Amino acid sequence: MSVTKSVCIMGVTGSIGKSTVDVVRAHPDRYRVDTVTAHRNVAELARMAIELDARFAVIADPAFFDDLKSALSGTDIDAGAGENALIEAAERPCDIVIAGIVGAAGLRATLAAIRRGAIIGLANKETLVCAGELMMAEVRKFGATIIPVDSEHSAIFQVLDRDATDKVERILLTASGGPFRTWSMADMASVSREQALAHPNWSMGAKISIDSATMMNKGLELIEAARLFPVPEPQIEILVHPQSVIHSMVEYVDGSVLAQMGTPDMRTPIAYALGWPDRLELRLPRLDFASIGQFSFEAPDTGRFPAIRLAREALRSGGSLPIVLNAANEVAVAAFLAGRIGFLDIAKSVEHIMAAHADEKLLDIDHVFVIDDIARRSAEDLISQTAR
Ligand SMILES: NC(=O)C1=CN([C@@H]2O[C@H](COP(=O)(O)OP(=O)(O)OC[C@H]3O[C@@H](n4cnc5c(N)ncnc54)[C@H](OP(=O)(O)O)[C@@H]3O)[C@@H](O)[C@H]2O)C=CC1
Ligand SMILES: CC(=O)[C@@H](O)[C@H](O)COP(=O)(O)O
Ligand SMILES: [Mn+2]
Repeated sequence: MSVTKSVCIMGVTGSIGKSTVDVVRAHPDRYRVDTVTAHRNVAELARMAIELDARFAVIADPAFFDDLKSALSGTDIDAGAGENALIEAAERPCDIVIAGIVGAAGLRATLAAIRRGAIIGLANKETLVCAGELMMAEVRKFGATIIPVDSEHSAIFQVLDRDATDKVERILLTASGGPFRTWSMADMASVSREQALAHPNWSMGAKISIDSATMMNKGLELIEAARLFPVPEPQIEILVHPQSVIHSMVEYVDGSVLAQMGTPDMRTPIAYALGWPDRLELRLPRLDFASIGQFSFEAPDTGRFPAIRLAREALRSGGSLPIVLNAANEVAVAAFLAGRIGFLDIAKSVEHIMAAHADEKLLDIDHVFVIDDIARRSAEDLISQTAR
């Protein structure tokens, strides 16, 4: 007989959050949602908290606290607001925390969960990009467990022999190539927000969809993989696989290549993280290899997609540059989504802000926030000067 586990879903109103709710709902005997959080979508947060019979609901933007309290009045769900309440949510003794906040905004809460030794299903890759080494040191210190939710990292986690990481020759991190995989620079210069949001295979939140279109997502994932797995950076290769069926592969010294495959549906890696070390039954459509017909592969084009090159440079710096890459990218993606800059300006802005930064050795988490803040302000200034 299985024991019911309590779940904290950070970012419940988002794409990862909603997929997590779907998986939890498919296993009501095994999971109970204790805590849910969102940023500003207070109506949806309250609706989901009530429907899931949660104990604690947190809205990150304190301006919505009164709205949350009134939406939850008459229930016995506690309401919280602001950064401290997010941390309180992460510190509750839930059996598993799904880190589904987007951006570096998720860092403090994820760190709070790590410091209570939690099991964390980590989707929020930006936190590992910004503070991965410091976070992994805290993971070791506090005995926390990180199960990657990002599809590629879940794949690698599933096929990596953790007792023989010295026998790994390469990690092959697969990329769809995004909606503009075959487009010229001239055509990419004038793409619309809607075109950039239309990922060919995955249904995701806006920020990661734009990251996939610039291929910055793969750059962030390269850094994420280097933080999560003890495999040196030159041995992590990016491979374009437009079908998004092979979610990544690990090649060993004997030439064997182990791949994890599945339909492009985030409920599969989320279920893996929730169920780990067990596997949950998930009644989703299965891969139909005969109708897929063919898999194809290409080398990434870092000329048209410079974000991959920038991320590798940032990773190689060994210090603060990944924080700058991430912060400038978050600001530039928001500016593109707001119609302030063009699509190609996203990577150009990141490159410009990175070039102006002298890499520093990271001292502690507060240092991460200082660099993040400076980089965001520089990116804002740059975009304000160049905005169309
Ligand atoms: N979507 C996907 O399939 C995948 C996502 N990921 C990663 O997972 C993370 C979440 O992505 P996704 O679900 O697509 O994103 P969404 O934009 O769909 O959802 C983001 C969630 O985070 C909340 N949020 C946003 N800003 C803040 C903030 N400043 N403080 C607290 N909460 C905040 C949002 O609340 P509100 O609704 O109120 O704005 C929402 O609940 C990202 O790091 C992404 O890279 C990784 C692999 C796949
Ligand atoms: C579902 C997931 O994990 C995304 O990160 C996905 O990988 C995005 O697709 P790209 O390969 O186009 O970046
Ligand atoms: Mn991914």
